[in-house]
Amino acid sequence: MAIRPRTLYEKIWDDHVVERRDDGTCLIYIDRHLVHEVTSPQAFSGLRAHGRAVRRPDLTLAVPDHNLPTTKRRDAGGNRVPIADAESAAQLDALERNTADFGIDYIDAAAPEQGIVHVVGPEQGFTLPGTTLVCGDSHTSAHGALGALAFGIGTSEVEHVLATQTLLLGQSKTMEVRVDGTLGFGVSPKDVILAIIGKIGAAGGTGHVLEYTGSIIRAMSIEGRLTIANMSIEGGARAGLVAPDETTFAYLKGRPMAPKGEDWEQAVTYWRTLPSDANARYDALVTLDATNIAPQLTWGTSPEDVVAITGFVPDPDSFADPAKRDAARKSLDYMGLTPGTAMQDVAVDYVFIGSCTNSRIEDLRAAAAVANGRHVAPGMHAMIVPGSGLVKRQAEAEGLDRIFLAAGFDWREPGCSMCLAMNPDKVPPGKRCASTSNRNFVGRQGPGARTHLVSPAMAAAAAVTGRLSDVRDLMSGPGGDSL
Ligand SMILES: CC(C)[C@H](C(=O)O)[C@@H](O)C(=O)O
Ligand code: SF4
Repeated sequence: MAIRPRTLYEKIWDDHVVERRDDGTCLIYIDRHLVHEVTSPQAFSGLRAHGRAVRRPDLTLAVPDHNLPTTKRRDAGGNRVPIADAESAAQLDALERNTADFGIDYIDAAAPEQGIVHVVGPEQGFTLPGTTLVCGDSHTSAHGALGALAFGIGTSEVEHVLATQTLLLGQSKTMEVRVDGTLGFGVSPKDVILAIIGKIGAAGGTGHVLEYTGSIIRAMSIEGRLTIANMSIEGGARAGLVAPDETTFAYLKGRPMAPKGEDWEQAVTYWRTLPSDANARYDALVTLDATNIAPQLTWGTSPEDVVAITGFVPDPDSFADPAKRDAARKSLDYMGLTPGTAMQDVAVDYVFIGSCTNSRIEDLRAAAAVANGRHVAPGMHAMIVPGSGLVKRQAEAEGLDRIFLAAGFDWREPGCSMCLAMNPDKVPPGKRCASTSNRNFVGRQGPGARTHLVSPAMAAAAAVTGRLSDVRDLMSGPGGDSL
């Protein structure tokens, strides 16, 4: 019998079906469950109320990230610094208590491995190709960079996975997102994913699992692939996948939670079977030739509001769709922007380099290359928030912290920080921030805060010039240095 060619998504799905229901939904086995403080308290309360245990605490890993201040976690005497905000403190205490009571591995706030849940998973080798991985968090899509079928779930599903290690799911459609060409100087994975979302729209991937393919994705590091897969959700998709390859295996080998010895060999043998078959069918195809794209950024309050740094604030009347026209008008009003303004003429007050999109070592290196020998513009507040304690330590070993500090950047402890206003790091009302995060929604970085999504190099360029700037102008040409 001929075997039907299958996509990576279909292979992972088929390998995890516990039971097929008559209505077409399937009970899917979940291999990995990441937990953070915001979406787990009610799930644990539910378990307690029903007298249930966690079925596989060994497949569950918890780490606090959203509510943690990014200031020092221990005082000079080595004692944990208490958290001032009562609600955050309660949520963090609850995570610590719940993980202790249910026997779940917990990376505490002051541990060297602490970090944003989506940075920690890959870094620890908890995230593996071919696994199903969930977390009560929409940016779980990031883990798809390693070839894991990874997606965000709600709190009641968190409880379901804790109790049963399964989820009842409907199968998604598949969309191939093929990125070919060569990336120009100063153009990064963040620019690629912004360009993709600009093209398909914030709802473009609805009902689909994306698979990123093409020469640019193949040539990209795991860090870059994580940036791309992370924002799949901003294109409306449930998840985003990159087929595992030699880059993936090299990244994972030797990570603390990755398989070892004979188990490693067996795992790699299986992982090699996962890439989509040559003639597998996707339900949709999107292509992007990245050869001539300029660094990208957002002008509005949706991640689809994308423009090149060489471009201009759009005129709402230029949109054919009346709903989009209306939304653009509201966005520009909130963002305090006038149609026709050159993006590079827009002054910036804050810069945030961090978040699960862009807080890994390569992101910090790219920002440091721009910061090196320059200084943050007068009146600018620019902060760098490494994605994990391990990223922070590596950056310090490479001397990046000294570059940032000499340039006047604030060098912080790991966490979600200014990506969302759930901790003390906020952008004040009416202030404008160039941010390497993934959401530019109204109020996202604080009530009234204005966000422009950019790459780490572009964020650093904004920090040193005081306005949205084309990093290519700063880094090339006479007297320029390379990225
Ligand atoms: C707080 C959490 C549930 C939320 C998410 O689901 O993504 C946050 O991480 C975000 O980025 O908006
Ligand atoms: S860094 Fe931002 S996007 Fe990522 S998990 Fe934290 S809040 Fe969500």
